Amino acid sequence: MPAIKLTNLTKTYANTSKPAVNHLNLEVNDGEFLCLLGPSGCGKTTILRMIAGIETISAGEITIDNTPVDSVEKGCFVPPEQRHIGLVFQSYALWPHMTVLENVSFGLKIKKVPMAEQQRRTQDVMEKLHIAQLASRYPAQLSGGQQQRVALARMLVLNPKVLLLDEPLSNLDAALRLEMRSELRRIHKAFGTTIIFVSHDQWEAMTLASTIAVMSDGQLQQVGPPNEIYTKPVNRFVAEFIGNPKLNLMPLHNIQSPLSAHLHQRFGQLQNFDCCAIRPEEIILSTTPQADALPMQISSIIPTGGSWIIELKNGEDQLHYSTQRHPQWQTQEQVFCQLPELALHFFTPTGSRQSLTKGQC
Ligand SMILES: Nc1ncnc2c1ncn2[C@@H]1O[C@H](COP(=O)(O)OP(=O)(O)OP(=O)(O)O)[C@@H](O)[C@H]1O
Repeated sequence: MPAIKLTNLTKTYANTSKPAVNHLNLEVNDGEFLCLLGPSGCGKTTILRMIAGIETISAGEITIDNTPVDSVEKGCFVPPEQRHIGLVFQSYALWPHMTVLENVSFGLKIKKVPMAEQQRRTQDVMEKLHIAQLASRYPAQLSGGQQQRVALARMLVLNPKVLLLDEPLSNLDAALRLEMRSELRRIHKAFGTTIIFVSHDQWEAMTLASTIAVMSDGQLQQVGPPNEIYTKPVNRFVAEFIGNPKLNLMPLHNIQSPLSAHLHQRFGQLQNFDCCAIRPEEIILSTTPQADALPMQISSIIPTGGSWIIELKNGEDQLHYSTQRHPQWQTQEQVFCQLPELALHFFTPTGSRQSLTKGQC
């Protein structure tokens, strides 16, 4: 049974004509850590706000544990406080005049939970988040990462069925972000909470989530485990959005292009396809000619700290190759470039990825 089910979910804000979220269907299973990933303005926050109940829906339905909480057809709307959902925003304002302990226990106090239980639950969650030793401090006396953990504790103490996190790490510096990522993974393991996490940082999504839902322009593009999204993108948008350095795109119908000629020579008629792509780490480079290898010249070698990006040129064609091994080549040197068939992605003019012979991958 999915913890959350979104069916044909649509949101069109007042005074706008284009839906911010458009006929979205998504199931989030109990205990899943799902990341909504997509460029700015694609509708990620709007989805979280609708699940939390702080934004109404325009069409479709949201169910939590099989119970509709917002449905246009059924005319029902469950208010946010009855949805048992915790929402942590990018700016996680803590109560500045309350200590950490008071901040964390505040929600239980409001709910009139008996004092002994309040104390037990507050202590338990503070220990799990490693902030028990900070109990008597005020927010101004905490680091960004510690404040972040207090904000999470404040939500987790209420035992939410679902935790919604809207870019909660975006205010942190790189080192803290890394620390908080492992913290979030640990929290997810310790509490088993269903988490929906919004990010536009693909690296964050790939390293944290058990499932990624890629969005573009209010529409869901693909849902799956991170590795599947990376290796089997359903379309060109997903393929290009995921991956750093970016996917190499090779035009197939440019008579000036040696790459295009090379691919036609190997694969014959490619009139159904618009372009072909390969990830930078999938290219095989060698200094000696190989079967099915294309000569290219190294135009630059860029160290990126622990890995290298090598720019390759042949006429107007350009490819990026990436490696974690110290490159043995020099700039201007000629190398031979193999593009393994299994690593190639072929895209139709509408952008969907298809195999050469068997239709949709
Ligand atoms: N209250 C509102 N009224 C009208 N339009 C809105 C409102 N809130 C958001 N939008 C529009 O809806 C679209 C989706 O916005 P949303 O904030 O959900 O995107 P997002 O993917 O979370 O973006 P970001 O990554 O920048 O936070 C955008 O075009 C935005 O301008």
